[in-house]
Amino acid sequence: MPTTEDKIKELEAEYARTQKNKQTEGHLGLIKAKLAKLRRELEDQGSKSGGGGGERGFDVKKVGDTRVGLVGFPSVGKSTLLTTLTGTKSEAAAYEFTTLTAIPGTMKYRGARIQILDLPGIIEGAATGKGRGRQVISAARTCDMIMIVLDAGKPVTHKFLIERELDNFGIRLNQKPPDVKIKKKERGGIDFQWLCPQTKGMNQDIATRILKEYRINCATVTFREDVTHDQFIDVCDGKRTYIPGLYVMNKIDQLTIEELDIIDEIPNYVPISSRDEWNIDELMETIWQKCNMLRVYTKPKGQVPDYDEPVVLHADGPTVEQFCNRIHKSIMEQFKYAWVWGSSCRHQPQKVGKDHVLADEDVIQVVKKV
Ligand SMILES: Nc1nc2c(ncn2[C@@H]2O[C@H](COP(=O)(O)OP(=O)(O)OP(=O)(O)O)[C@@H](O)[C@H]2O)c(=O)[nH]1
Ligand SMILES: [K+]
Ligand SMILES: [Mg+2]
Repeated sequence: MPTTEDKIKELEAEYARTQKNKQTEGHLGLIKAKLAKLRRELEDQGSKSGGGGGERGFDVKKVGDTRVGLVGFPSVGKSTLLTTLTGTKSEAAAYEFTTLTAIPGTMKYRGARIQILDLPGIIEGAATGKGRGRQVISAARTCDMIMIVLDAGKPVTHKFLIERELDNFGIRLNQKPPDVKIKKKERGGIDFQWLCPQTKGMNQDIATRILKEYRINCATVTFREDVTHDQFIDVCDGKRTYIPGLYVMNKIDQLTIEELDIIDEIPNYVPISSRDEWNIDELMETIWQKCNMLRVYTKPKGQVPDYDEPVVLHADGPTVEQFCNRIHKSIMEQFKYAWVWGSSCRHQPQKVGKDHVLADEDVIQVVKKV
């Protein structure tokens, strides 16, 4: 019997040899849906108890305010970078696969503790089970941000290869979940609500076929965004992980000035030398921004704010409620209102409710019910 891996290979080959045009669009969409389903099967097999050979993530406790994973081909300098950023020693050497497990370190920046996870190198085909790839990808999924580490001396295509490995296993870098909702129902077939013109090949026919592939036969499907087949498949799958990603171009000490100038122009790229510690400050600042972090200082009643120990949040527009939950789950039960000082307020201080959106360096004092 063909294994899931065999079926994936076969479909990938069929996809590759099918001409891409308007007539074949629907067929291609369906192949993609089938592929996505098989990859999901592989993933689910891998995450089941034991995973038949330790294919779950590495067992590293999540500590600190946020977690950043280092992903890349072997010997691009991930371990050297971990040591540079955190001071934690992770063995680095000129041979491939020096690192065999996840090594955590903590980088302190602006009062935040950022856990950096050094991971084994991955190779092409990692997602379909080569090397420790599946385990590395499982670990990457637990991160709040992924740093793709590239070797400046290697072809730029490596970037796409790594992205494809992550993508094949459901990790979407720098993307937002598509604004398409599938509401399943008991009977009545599929109703479509097209609230946005579709220009990327999505239509009722192909959408229905993709839904069938996922055994969704009765549902209301609402499109609020112009989406591709792939994005719609992601919605059907329902278990994609959307993570911010940052590209780090390491070993720039080996480039010429002219080559450096070119790299400097590419958005989302931070050129560094982890060996010679070049441009590490910019990298730290970019990590901070990519993680979408902000600091909130607490102020006990009648005392000055505690500026040494900010509460660090990473979310788009975090609310007072999210702040409270970050400190302790029980706080919201006693929450009455809060005083907030800072740029999120019109008055200093301002009395706010739990839905107030906080800004970087706000000061907050929570008033509890008596
Ligand atoms: N020239 C130069 N060499 C570097 C730099 N960073 C790392 N290296 C060298 O590259 C080699 C590999 O470094 P590692 O840190 O072991 O790379 P890795 O990505 O952790 O490798 P694996 O764990 O095997 O996947 C070592 O010989 C490092 O000294 C750099 O910025 N410049
Ligand atoms: K190495
Ligand atoms: Mg290493």
